[in-house]
Amino acid sequence: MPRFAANLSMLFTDAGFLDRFERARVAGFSGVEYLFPYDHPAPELARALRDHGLTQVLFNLPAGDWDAGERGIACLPDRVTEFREGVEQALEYAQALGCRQLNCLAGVRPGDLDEDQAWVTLVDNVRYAADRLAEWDLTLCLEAINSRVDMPGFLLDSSGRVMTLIDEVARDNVRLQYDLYHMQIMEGDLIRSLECLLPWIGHIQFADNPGRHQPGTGEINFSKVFDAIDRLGYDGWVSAEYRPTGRTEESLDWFRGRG
Ligand SMILES: O=C(O)C(=O)[C@H](O)CO
Ligand SMILES: [Mg+2]
Repeated sequence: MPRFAANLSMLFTDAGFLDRFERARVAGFSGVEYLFPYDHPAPELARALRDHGLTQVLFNLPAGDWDAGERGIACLPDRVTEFREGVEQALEYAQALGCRQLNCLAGVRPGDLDEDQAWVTLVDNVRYAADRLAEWDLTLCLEAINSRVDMPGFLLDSSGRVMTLIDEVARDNVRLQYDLYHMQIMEGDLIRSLECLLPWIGHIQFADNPGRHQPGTGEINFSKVFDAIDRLGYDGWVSAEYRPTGRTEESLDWFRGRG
C-alpha cells in the first residue's frame, strides 16, 4: 500500500487550519502537506505535528502573491532576490518541521516576458535552490501543472518540460513532482508514464478528473494506479490533494478500502 498523506490545504477545510492535523491523524494519515506554512510560526506547526505524531511531507517555496493569482516566481527575472530570500525562509521552516522535500512552483510566464529569458531564469533559480537545499540534504521537487484548466500559462505544464529542466540543471537532489490529476489532463497514459518516470519522481499527488474531487468521482482507475505505484517499488509519499465533494471523512473510501 502506498504511503498516503493528506493535503491540509484541500482536505478537512471545514476545520480551522491547526485543527486539520488532528482530523488527518484520526482519519488514519501519518503524513501531511499543505501549500504554505508561512502564515504560522514554525514552533506552532511543529507542535501540531508532534502532538499528532504526523510527518511533514512537503510544502511549497514562497510563490509570490497567491491570492492575487501568482503561482510561483521562479521564472521571473525581476523577482530573483525575492525568490532567493524565499528559499532561506523555506529552509528555516523545513528544519523546524523536519520536512525533507520542498516544491518549487515555476510560475506563469507574463505575455511580455521572452520565453528564453523565463527559462534561463528558471534554470538559474532551480540550481540556486537545489544547491542551498543540498547543504541540508533536502530534495527540491518541480511540479508539472496543467495549463488547460487550472493554471493557464504555467511554465512547466508537462512531465517532459520538467524532465528537460531536471536534465539541464544537473543537480542530484532535484525530482519531478508527479500529480496524477494534472498529468491525466495534459498527458493521460498514467501507468506507463509512472513506469518511465519513476526514477525521477520525488513526490506523487492525486485527485480524480474531471472536477479534482476524490477517487471514484471521475475517470481515473485509482485502484490500478495505486497498485502500479506499489508494484514499481515507489517508496515516497502519495498525497491526497483533492477537493472532497462533501465532508472529507466521507470521501475516504479509496483509503479505507486499502486498509
Ligand atoms: O496545484 C497543485 O497541484 C499543487 O500541488 C501545488 O502545490 C500548487 O497548488
Ligand atoms: Mg499538485
